[in-house]
Amino acid sequence: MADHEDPKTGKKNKGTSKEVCGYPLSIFFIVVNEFCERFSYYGMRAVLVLYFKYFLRWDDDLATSIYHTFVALCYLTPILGAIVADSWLGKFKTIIYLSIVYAIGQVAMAVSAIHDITDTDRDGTPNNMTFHVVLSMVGLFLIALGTGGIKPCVAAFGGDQFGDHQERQRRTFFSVFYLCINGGSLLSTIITPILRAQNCGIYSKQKCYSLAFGVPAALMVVALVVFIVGSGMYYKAKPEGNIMGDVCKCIGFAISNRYKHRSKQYPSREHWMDWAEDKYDKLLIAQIKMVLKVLFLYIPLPMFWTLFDQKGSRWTLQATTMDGNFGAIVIQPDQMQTVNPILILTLVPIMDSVIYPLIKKCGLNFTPLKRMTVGMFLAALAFVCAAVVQIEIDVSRKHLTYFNLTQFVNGMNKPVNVSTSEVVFGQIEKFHYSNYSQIRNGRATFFLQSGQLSCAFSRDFGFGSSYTFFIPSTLSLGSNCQESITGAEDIKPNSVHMALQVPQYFFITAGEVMFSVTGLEFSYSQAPSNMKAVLQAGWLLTVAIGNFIVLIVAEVAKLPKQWTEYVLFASLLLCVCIIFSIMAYFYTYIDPTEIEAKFRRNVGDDDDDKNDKQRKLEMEMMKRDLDRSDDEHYKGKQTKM
Ligand SMILES: C[C@H](N)C(=O)N[C@@H](CCCCN)C(=O)O
Repeated sequence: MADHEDPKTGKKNKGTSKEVCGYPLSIFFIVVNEFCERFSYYGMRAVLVLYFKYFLRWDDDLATSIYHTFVALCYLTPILGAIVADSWLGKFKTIIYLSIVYAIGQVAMAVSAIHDITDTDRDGTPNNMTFHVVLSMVGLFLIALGTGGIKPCVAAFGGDQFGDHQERQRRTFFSVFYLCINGGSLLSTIITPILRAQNCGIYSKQKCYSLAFGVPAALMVVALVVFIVGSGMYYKAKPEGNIMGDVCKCIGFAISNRYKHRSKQYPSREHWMDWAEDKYDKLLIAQIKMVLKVLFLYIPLPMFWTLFDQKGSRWTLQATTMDGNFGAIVIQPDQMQTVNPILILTLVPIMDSVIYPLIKKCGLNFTPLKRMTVGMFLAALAFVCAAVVQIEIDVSRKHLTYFNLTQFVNGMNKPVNVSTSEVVFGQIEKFHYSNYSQIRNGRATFFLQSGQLSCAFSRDFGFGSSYTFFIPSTLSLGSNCQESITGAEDIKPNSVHMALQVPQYFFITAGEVMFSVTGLEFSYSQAPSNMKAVLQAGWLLTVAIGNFIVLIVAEVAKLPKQWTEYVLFASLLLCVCIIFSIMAYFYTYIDPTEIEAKFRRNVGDDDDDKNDKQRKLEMEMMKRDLDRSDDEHYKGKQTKM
């Protein structure tokens, strides 16, 4: 579809999509697609660490490492997606193809979690674990490729649907887009843990990870279908060329040219990028300088994500050792992650409409970089809270599971069958005991059957408790099992309540609002018009590096106590926060549009009768605007930190 120019205003109106209340109808499909895709991603991610631990039977460290490797991959692939979209397929086709890859990955995960496939002896546990591990790793790789690849395309594709006369609507679209991300995440982190906690299976009942992965897979198919249905209405911009490649080539040329002219006989240039002037356009060089300034500022940022993304790993594992009984409802450990999107949906409007205006009213200039610094500080504080909670847990208990384990000792002179509505203990021979089996939290009823004898008894189970029940030799037809069967508490239930995790979730989410939401906006505002995607990819790369840092620190430090690891992460972020605040102090905000316009105007002046000397002088002045942070020319517009 071509751009249509409004004859009165001369502004571009993209596409022929119908408008509803001033919005192109096509964005409805993009917003629904994002909601379903984020549901799919966060739903799968919510139960992932528990799948590793309880289905694949990995230990906490391996589960955490693979979890963060996966998240890191998800944020490395946006670069790939951006390159493919910009230089080859265009955003529309890239989204379609990579969404198919993504959906296949989700289906592979769901299949990998069906224990019956390899449960040849039908005892409820897979017999060929290699099959499940390999299939789930292939699935995760495809998901990372898909979700990361489409990440830089979908939001930008949505932005493309608006014409120049729809600036206000485009801004609203981005807000709604962010709400959809968190709406999808909120719903899925409530639903998938509930599905996981169900028992399912053909031959034997086990926790239903296949359903918990299957529903996100279905949602990804829905996301793809919705996106395709909107196909006829989209404005599809042609690929603009590989801007990331051009940037790399230009930087490479500047470095090699500088090296070639290293001898003192060549006059030095104001900025090392100026060495690219012999071959590249001055505007491109100026734009790269703007990008490099921001990228330099990104160096400390990965540390924030190192802490932030541990919500899904260490914090979820921490919740498995806590009591999730909230009276009317019982919260699953992985459902605690729901607190994040709930707080996001409440905090973003509060910050925007109350806190920030209030700070402004007090005469304080709370600039984006100051907000990001405070965000980092809050994340460090969240980890101090996590450490305190961990100490509390360590003091109160000595085991590390949230399941209730139960075993029976048969004191009778004949075999007995024991079962609940969900778990079969099987036949226990005379004077023998059963294996431990997992029982749901809350009240469970056990059915005993031995020849003519048939009775039932019920008990309440707290999170993480373990019991041994004794079936007395005196049990006979007509006995009251509720009274006759006695139980010994091997391990006390978890006593530290999951509600204690709320403060750490509050601080990390308040940190996210200040850091992530502001950082995205900052990256967009400081990027030259044609390099916004480059900076977005750079921003997402900080998330990937942050997740690799979790692996490195956890591996190198190998701290025996979990709380000490939390304190270590908090201290590291605090140090990084101080370094970032110093770097931010020396950063000068720029207006890329204004700088670009000046360069363009100057090129236009070529046709005028301006003499070369004058033009050169102006060019030099603009370069200085970029190179020197204390430049007088922009002082009115620019603010420090
Ligand atoms: C759900 C979460 N609060 C959120 O808003 N996530 C965003 C940004 C993620 C940044 C790196 N973890 C999303 O796009 O999913």
